[in-house]
Order: sequence, then C-alpha cells, then structure tokens
Amino acid sequence: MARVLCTSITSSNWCVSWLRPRLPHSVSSPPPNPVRPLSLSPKRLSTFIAMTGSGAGPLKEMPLGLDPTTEEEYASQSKLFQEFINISNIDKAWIIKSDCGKGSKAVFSISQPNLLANKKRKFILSAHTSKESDNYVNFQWAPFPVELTGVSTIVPSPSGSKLLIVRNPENESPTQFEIWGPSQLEKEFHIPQSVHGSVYAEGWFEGISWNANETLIAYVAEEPSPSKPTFGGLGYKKGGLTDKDCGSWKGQGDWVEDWGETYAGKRQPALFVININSGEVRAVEGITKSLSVGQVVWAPSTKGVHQYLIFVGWSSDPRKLGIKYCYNRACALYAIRAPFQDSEVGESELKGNAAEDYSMVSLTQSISSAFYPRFSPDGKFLVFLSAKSSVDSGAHSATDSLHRIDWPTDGKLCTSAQIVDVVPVVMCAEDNCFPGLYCSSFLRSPWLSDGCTMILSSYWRSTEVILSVNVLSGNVSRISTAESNFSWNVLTLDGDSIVAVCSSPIDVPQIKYGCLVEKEATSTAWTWLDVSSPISRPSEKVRSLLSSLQFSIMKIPVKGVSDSLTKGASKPFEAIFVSSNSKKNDACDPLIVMLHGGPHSVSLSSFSKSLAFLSSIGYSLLIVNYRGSLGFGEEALQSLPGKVGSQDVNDVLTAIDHVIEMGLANPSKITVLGGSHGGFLTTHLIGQAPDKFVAAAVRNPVCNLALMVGTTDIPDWCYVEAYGSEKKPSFTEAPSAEHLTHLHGMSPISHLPKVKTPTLFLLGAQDLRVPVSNGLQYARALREKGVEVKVIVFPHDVHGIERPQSDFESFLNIGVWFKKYCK
Ligand SMILES: CC(=O)N[C@@H](C)C(=O)N[C@@H](C)C(=O)O
Repeated sequence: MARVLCTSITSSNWCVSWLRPRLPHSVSSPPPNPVRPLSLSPKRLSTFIAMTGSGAGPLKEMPLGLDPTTEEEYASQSKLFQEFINISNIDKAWIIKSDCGKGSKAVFSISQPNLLANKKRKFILSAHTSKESDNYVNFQWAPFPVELTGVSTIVPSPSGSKLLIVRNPENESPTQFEIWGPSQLEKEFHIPQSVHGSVYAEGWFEGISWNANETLIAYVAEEPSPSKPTFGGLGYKKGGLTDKDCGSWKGQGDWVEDWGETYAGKRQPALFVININSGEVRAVEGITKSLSVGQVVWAPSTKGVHQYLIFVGWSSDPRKLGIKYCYNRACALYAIRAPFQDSEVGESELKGNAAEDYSMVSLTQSISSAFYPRFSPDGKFLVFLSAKSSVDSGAHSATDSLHRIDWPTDGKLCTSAQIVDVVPVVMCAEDNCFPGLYCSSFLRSPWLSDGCTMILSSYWRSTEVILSVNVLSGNVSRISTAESNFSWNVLTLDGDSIVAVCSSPIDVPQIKYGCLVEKEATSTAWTWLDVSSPISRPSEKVRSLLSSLQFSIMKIPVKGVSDSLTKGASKPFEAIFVSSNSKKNDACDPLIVMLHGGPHSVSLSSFSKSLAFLSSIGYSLLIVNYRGSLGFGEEALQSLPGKVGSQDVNDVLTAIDHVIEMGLANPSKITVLGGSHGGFLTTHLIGQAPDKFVAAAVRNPVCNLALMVGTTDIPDWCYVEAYGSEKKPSFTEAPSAEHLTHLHGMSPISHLPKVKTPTLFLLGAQDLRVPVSNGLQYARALREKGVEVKVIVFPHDVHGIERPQSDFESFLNIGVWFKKYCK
C-alpha cells in the first residue's frame, strides 16, 4: 500500500558480460542527422544501431546497440550500480520479550535483490537488546542472518512463543502453514486448493491474526477456483470429470473481474480460520458474496459470548476497479462471528444461537472508508483510519483521518455506533504545523503502555515522520527529530520505546531506538539513541561517494497566485535538492529533475539506491513535490485535479527556475525523469518547454489519456484528474467523443509536434495501470518525426518495473542515456 514511488533496488554479485544478451528488447532509433541505420528488418530491430559523425568508418554492430564510448560508460556505471544495490533493505522488525525480564530479542526482516535469480532474497537477523543507561542501548547481533526461502510471510504470535510461516504455492499445490516453537517446527499443515488458494501476504487484503490464546489464526486467502466446463470428443461433459480423464479438456468458463494492477488473475479474497491444534480450516460464513475482505483482527473476547472477527470489506458493486495505490475505493469495517470458539468455552455454553448470529454487522455505515482496524489494549475501543476525503472526492489518494468507536463490553454489536473523529483532515497546512495524516501502514500493536497513545509513521511535507497520537484527546505530536530533514519510519515498539529506521537521500538507513523521557506530568519528550548494526552497510567506495554529497529541502513559492486559489494551494511547495558538496571551478553538475507519479504521492527524503547512484555519478537532483503531492494538507492536494498538465507542469518549471536563479543548475544541462503521472509531467514538459531539456527518461508514462481511459484498470482516474473532482462528468465505461477530445487535449500527446528532446522509454509489458500502448504510441510518434528515442520493454513487468533485473537495467540505462547528452 505504499504511497510513494519505489525506486530502491539491491542485488547480489554478477558480471557485466552476462548482461549483454539480456537486452533483446532494447530499440534505439537514430538522431535526425546524420543517420545510417543498419537494418530495419523486424528481427534485427532489437540491435539496430546508428553511428553519427563523418569519420565513423564502416558500421559495426555493437552488442548493446551502443557506440564504443557509451558502451564503456555502460560497463563502468553498471559496476558501480551493483555496489549500491547490494545495500540491504530493512523491511520489518518484531520485539520478543524474554522470559527472565532482562532485555528483549529484536528480529529484523531484511531483503536484498538477487539479480541472477531475478528475485528478492529475504532473510532475518536477530539481536539481543538491553537498555544499559539513559543514553545507551546495546544490540548484540547474531553473527549471520538466516535466509528465508520460499516464505511468503512470517507472523510471530502475540507472546512471541510461536512463529507462523506461510509458504504460498507457485502452482496448484497446497498452501503450507508451519508453526515453529523456540527450537523446532511444531506443526505443519498443507491446505489443498479445494479449501483455498494463496494467502494474501501483502497489499490491501493482507491480514493474518493470532487470537489471544494462540490457538486460532484468522487469515485472508483466495477463494477456491470456480469449476470450469469440461469438453471431450463428444462435446460438453455433464458434471465435469476428474483430472485423470484423457481425451478431454477444461474450458475457461466465465471471465471474472479482478482488482486490476498486481491483482491480475487473483481470486476473490475470503476469510478463513485455522485451528492450530487440530489443523482444521474453516471458511468464515455469512459474508456477502460480492465483498472482498482483508485486514482481519480478533475482537476482544467477552465471557459467555461468541467471539467476533473484525475485517475490512470492499464491495465489487457495480464493478471492481484497480485498487493498487487507490485509496478512493469505498470500504467499511464489519464484524462476523468466528467459526471456532476458544477451547476454554464450549459452544453450547454460549448465548444466542439464532441464524442471524451468523450474519455480518456493518460497523462504519456513516463513513465512506474505514480500514486498519486496531483494538486498544483494554479492548474498550476500536480505532481505524479513513480515506473518506479520497473516496468522496475521487482523488486516488488524499489526506487521511483517524476515528474511534467504543466497543460494547457486553459483546452486543450495533450498526449505529457513534464514530468519533480523533484526527480530522487538515485542510490548510500552516507553516511548520501538522499537515494532516498520510499513513501507508499501521503497526500490528501500535500502543504505548498508557493504552491510549498510538505510534505511527506519516508523511509530513517532503519527509516521513513518527507521530504519537492520543486517541482519547486527539493530541498529535511529532516525535522523530525534525532538524535533520531525514525521513523516519517506525518498525516496532519495545514497551514504551520505539525501534525505528531513519535515512536521507545521502545517508543509508540507520536503526534508531527512541526512549520516552518524562519531563513533566503533562509533557513528554523522546530521545533517539544510535544503534550500531551490521545491516545496510555500504562498500567503502559507496560510503566515500555518499560523503561527497549534500541535500536540502527547498521551499518554492507558487507563481501566479490568484484569488481563485485556496489558501492551502497558495502556500509554497517543496523540492529536495541533492548535489555534490565539492565546488569544481564553480561549474554546476548536470541536473536531473525527478518527478513522482500518482499524482497524489510524494517523493520523500529517504534513501533510494537508484537516486543515490545517479547523484554519485555526477548529477544534481531536483526532486519536486509539486502541489497535489501528499503531505501538504488537503487544499493543496485538491488544487490539482482538473489542472494536470498545467499547474503541476508550471510548478516544476518554477522549481527549475528557482535552482537556476540560485546558481545551482546550468540551464544547458537539464534532464528530466518520471514514471507514470511523473512520465505524464515529463512528456508534457518536453512538449511545453521544448528547449529546456537535453534528455528525458520515462517509466510507463501516461502520454494519452484518451487512449488510457479505454485500456487502464482505473478509467475513473482519467476523469478525476482531467476534469477535477467537482466538474467531472459521471464516469462511464463508454466515453463520448467530447470526453475523448477533452482527455486528448489534456495529454502530452497534444504537444508532441513541438518535442525535440531525446527520450528513453522504460515500459512494462504487463502494466494494467498505464498499459504499454501509451508509451509505445508516443515513442513511435516521436520516432516518426525524427526525434531520438530508445525503448526498452520488460516483457514480464507490471507498472512498478520492480523486478530486480528490470529495475537494475532501467536505472543503468537512465544514467547512461543522460550522460550521453550532458557532456
Ligand atoms: C493512481 C495511479 O496509479 N496513478 C498512476 C497514473 C501513477 O502515477 N501511479 C503512481 C503511483 C506511480 O508512481 O506509479
């Protein structure tokens, strides 16, 4: 559910020569003059190369479709890039309290891309922790991490005495559940496809929850496959057949809509409970068929009353639209009776047995969005996050709000429970004040020992910060340090202490330990201790390159403020500027203008391996958080829909002028890079400001909304962004000619005749969000008019282009492409 463009990658070792045969999808088209293409037969297109200059001599086909100088650059950059991608990522952490009460065990889940296998390598590393004094915490690390292979997710039980490991199948095999004790595997269950498919281990529907007794686990998994028609020599076979039948085949049956990008082919998420003593799995009954479920948690148990499960439900009515990155899909919290009872209470002793006890109860009817349900430790209230601003406006992501409902201590649920606003949506973010909530996850157990303070991470302008929120008073405090402009993310709590990770564009992630310091009865303060850790240690070379860089967050005043703008939309936006700290004859490094997608997303000041790599090879970066980005209040965000391609384009041009005026950028060496909506901005910029950029690179760019509206999983997005939340005609699957004309007019393709900038296209062939046709159509049109174009299509990648080899090849090509035009 990340709300930020993911640009980080890691890897293991491999050699450059191995890369060569892996570029068959690369197509280079020549610069307008002078040009001598080698061969244009479709088969040879992939290695098609043009040599420029009169003294080039006989044409020679280079292995990468590159000239010798560029190939040299390719080899040297790829060597350095590997050193960056080797840095490991810290993904999650858990604290397990030790029995003797002295210190705790911290378990970290770490990952590193395995380039050769083109997979993410996951491992865990643990440490014994003890707080030695007010300003020292000791982490004694295990000597080596342990690799987890074939593991989809791990979930420790609440006491930390058991660990669930789920292994999802890659084919039609059963899903494997393992229950581990402190020293051995205790139980192993194989759940056949006839019961359910893969467990949802990430994204919106992820939810695995141990009950308090640690005997039952509730979880979300794909429904079993629907039956398919069977055909044989004599036609349709009534009643189907067994797998052993020969001379017959299974048909496809009816097409079923899925949740779009990254959910392609995944079946309906449904709720199950496993009893880990018996291994019995039961589907939870009583949930409306059209509801997709996720994020299940156990309700507190009440003596003598059936126990409930709380879950989030998304309706497929009238149809499922893409849900990845989309907070605007209406959802609600529901309660449903759990299928097993705690072993201590017999079924017959429980009150009520009527059929209606099995039907689900909607708990949040009066609000359009409710998710991340969390019970307070005493079970007296249920807190949840809401994206109602997003659902109500149609913007795919917007400012969140936090809410509370009191939980009935007698176990009698009602649909009209009062929803209390804990943290409302912030409309206009005043200078240096809380800009509102923007959360992409909640901890499983986010509570301090007072039972009413939650610790969470949220975007605050161009940084991510850690907040404490008192859910009774609504008091919000920023508790991570503000001075450094680093970004912070909470990993887990250790009692009233916090294990967090912080980083910056030029500082690799570091683990921090936050301790609550009582100042006075009414106010508290936090101190953050350094934790020395073996994780995320870069090579000597990378360390030295990073130490030669600096960064700042710039405030950029809005140009052309008018009365029609809200106050929040008239306030400065921000850009992160990364540059070398060594002055070389006062000459500026070439600049990469980097633009996030969404458009309601944000570029944070956290470490990104690919961006750090680009800064290390001699580029300054200007990472623009134009108005419409998350983290700046709702008015600034809502100022963009209806004005895409103009307001956001002008903000980027204003930011570029700002750094040129400050003498930080050379106007003749500016390049631009963006993915998705960031690619929409990039292609708009090279059309609207054709003399500004020497080169451009785009990842799955939106170039033609009129084409996208008929092919994407989020056609509603095209309407909201092109017309605005208020003026948008109601979204229809059959756009009128008038709509298509408007969508075309708002798109980069309408400025195509002016484009001159050489452009690199990185496209995922399996992208359902901005289908490959968008980038290909624009690239072909540029080539048709003689603009230099290079296209790399990754046949197995989706919108994110995050598979390790594809991400590596993308950023390597970006570095090389920009070098070519920034000499
Ligand atoms: C909502 C959405 O997916 N919009 C796309 C056009 C987009 O820009 N996606 C962002 C999230 C991205 O960075 O890919």
